[in-house]
Amino acid sequence: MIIAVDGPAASGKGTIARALARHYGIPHLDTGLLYRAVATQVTRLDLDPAIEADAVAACDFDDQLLAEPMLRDDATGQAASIVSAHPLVRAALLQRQRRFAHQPGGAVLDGRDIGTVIAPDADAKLFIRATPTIRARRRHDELQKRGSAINYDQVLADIRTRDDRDSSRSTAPLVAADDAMELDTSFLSIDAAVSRAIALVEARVQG
Ligand SMILES: Nc1ncnc2c1ncn2[C@@H]1O[C@H](COP(=O)(O)OP(=O)(O)O)[C@@H](O)[C@H]1O
Ligand SMILES: Nc1ccn([C@@H]2O[C@H](COP(=O)(O)OP(=O)(O)O)[C@@H](O)[C@H]2O)c(=O)n1
Repeated sequence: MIIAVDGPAASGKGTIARALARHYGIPHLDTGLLYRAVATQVTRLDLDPAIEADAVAACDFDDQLLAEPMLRDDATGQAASIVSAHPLVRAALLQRQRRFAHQPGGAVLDGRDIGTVIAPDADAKLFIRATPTIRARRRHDELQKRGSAINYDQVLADIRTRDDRDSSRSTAPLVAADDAMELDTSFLSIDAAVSRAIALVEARVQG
């Protein structure tokens, strides 16, 4: 079974995707980490994320990079959103994600274009939403726990900038697939959001 989980920054898609993977006993891929790795490599090589050729040169990264805490920084998320708008960067990362999705037994992937581009054939597609201020509050709490001094207003501004950039790019924009099931987590606890997600997937695969 392939499950696609898409949505904007800090909507809770990673939390839900991990829980679905545990529930169904299948592997999970956080595809945002791939773009965050490219962004980190661009910075380390002193390249410009806005220049497509620079970003493409950073796509060939060592997988160890995926485990580095710096990938979770707010600034890395911003740079990831810049590199991810380049069509050649998306093309460079496409096969890896498709292979993961179509492995025997299935998989859960979360990102922005899983239901539309990576696995349009997914058995169940979820599009996770939450209001920008609630998402900023969650992400700010998360960054604070990791020792970041960034303030709430900056996190909210960065989330809005990223939402706009991710939604307006011409290649694989952030948009719900026509057959995606929408789940707004704004006023749901993590447990309630996960239960709802499992119920939606069950209804889709059994119905
Ligand atoms: N329903 C929820 N209620 C409260 N906090 C949540 C909820 N879902 C996720 N979170 C928290 O919000 C933060 C962002 O969630 P995450 O799943 O990483 O979002 P995304 O993958 O969409 O960026 C995490 O700290 C997570 O624990
Ligand atoms: N499938 C994906 C996943 C992420 N991305 C990009 O990578 C950035 C970081 O993604 P992420 O999922 O790690 O970010 P959060 O939602 O966790 O904040 C996003 O803002 C997108 O620009 C993408 O374009 N396509």
